[in-house]
Amino acid sequence: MEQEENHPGDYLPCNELEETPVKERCFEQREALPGEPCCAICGRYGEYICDQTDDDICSVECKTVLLSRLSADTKPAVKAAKRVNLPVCDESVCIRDKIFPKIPTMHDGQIASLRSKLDICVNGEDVPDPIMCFSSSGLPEKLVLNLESAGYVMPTPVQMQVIPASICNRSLLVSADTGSGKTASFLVPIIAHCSQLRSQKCTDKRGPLAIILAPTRELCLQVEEQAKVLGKGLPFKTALVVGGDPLAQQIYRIENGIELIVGTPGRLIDLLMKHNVDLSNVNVFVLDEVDCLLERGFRDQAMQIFQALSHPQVMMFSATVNSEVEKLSNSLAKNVIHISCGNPNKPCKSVKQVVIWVESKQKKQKIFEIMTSKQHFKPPAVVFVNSRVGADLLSEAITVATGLEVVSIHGDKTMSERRESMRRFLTGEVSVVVCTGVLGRGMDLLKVRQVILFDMPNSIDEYVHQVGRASRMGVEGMAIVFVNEEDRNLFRELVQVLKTAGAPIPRELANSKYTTGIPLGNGRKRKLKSRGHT
Ligand SMILES: Nc1ncnc2c1ncn2[C@@H]1O[C@H](COP(=O)(O)OP(=O)(O)OP(=O)(O)O)[C@@H](O)[C@H]1O
Repeated sequence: MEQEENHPGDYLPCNELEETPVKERCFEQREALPGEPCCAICGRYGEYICDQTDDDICSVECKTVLLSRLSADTKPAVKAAKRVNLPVCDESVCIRDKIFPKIPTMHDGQIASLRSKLDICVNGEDVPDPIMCFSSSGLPEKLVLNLESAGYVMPTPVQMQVIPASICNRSLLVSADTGSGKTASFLVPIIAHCSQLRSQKCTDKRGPLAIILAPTRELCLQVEEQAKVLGKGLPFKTALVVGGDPLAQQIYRIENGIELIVGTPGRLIDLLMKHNVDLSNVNVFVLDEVDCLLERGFRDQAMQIFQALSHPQVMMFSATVNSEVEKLSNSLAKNVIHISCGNPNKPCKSVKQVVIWVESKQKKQKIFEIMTSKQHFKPPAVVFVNSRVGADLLSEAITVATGLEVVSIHGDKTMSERRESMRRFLTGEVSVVVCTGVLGRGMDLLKVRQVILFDMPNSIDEYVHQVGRASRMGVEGMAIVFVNEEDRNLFRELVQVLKTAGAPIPRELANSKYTTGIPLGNGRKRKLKSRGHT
């Protein structure tokens, strides 16, 4: 996938911090973009945090209004929370043990049958039992209410197993289908942990307690947004650390006290090198899309950040996990529990894969035909291509040929262009987005039911992720995939994937010399028929 974070344009001059004066007046502040914090008074961009109340605010003016409103409030003072004295040893573990009561136990047979019904496989020592619901899991009441408000009535299978294991402070490697709820499975325990720690331990300075790394800016934005929704009303603040946004604002936010940093590796390293952030209290480290983050290009940066932490709990997630990632994960933490749910490493079952053999020169015509057919075009749709230039050219060509409004998103666009295009797509202003791999992983494009792989990605793992954008939480979707001889490197794996899913295989693909000799399910080679009848 596109690894944009090493792009030179992401880096800002070191003196940026000094050059940005604090905004005095509300009107000097710009409007908040989707996903950004909003001022508690006027709704503009909440660039700062009010040090007395922890609310997001846009300027000194709004802070003054906020404080004057609070002092006018006649509510009786809330009795200060009783301070708990903790032993000097591992505080976080002590707190977790105190706060999370033991989950009512099931006997071994019941647990095994529950796991097998839900397609949960676990591997490791003393794996905690799955939970059945959020409310009986010892989570803070406010967090359970936030989950309910977000429509999370029941935990998904991955959440059932990951939340209790994480609460028990275990390091995890989790592989589960695209769209199965992995994000909340790490956010819920992080929010519970951070907010409990803060409400019991009254420190003046609020340094980060957890870090989540993800490979793209859009994914970080989405994860941070979800963290805010689930952590609302709790002593839990977040900082987004991604390229393209001013570094100074990110530093300012961290300095004013946060619990969680969500960021891309490149920008986070940049920030840590230019600014002294106290990481000594970070005891949870999440690698979302771990296989991508441990690939060349990101691995060194991810490891550098990991090495700056002191023995954190490490939680790693992806829909595709291979043996190399498994090996690496065991080197990052001791006693790692491996959890797999559903059908990992394969496209999610709820996406119908329709593979069409199309020669490269015919691809544009084919996509125009699809997009002008009432029967075949099911907007909103995401179209994946392999190059940044290609994304721009194709989006323009679709508009010209079909009259549809289309946006393109890729690593050469500025962050504000990317935000604006995402906003237009997510709000339904435009019905098609043409993008590179930057939207291929992790993006929760809720209304999208159709993706078109105009270009095959360069690995089957990326294929699994891109196809997965067509379905969330088991809702049916469709992936239309263009292939031709140029994709021959993936033929064998693609045919396997299609066979497993029971999807039709185009004749040219099935008959290709690059497809022969595919092992059958039982590991034997396919029998070759006599010449001319393969
Ligand atoms: N317990 C739940 N109840 C209802 N909806 C949920 C629940 N958990 C998650 N969701 C919703 O399911 C959708 C998919 O979740 P999420 O994006 O976390 O999937 P994922 O497993 O991370 O997928 P991917 O591998 O594609 O990143 C989201 O819209 C999320 O809000």
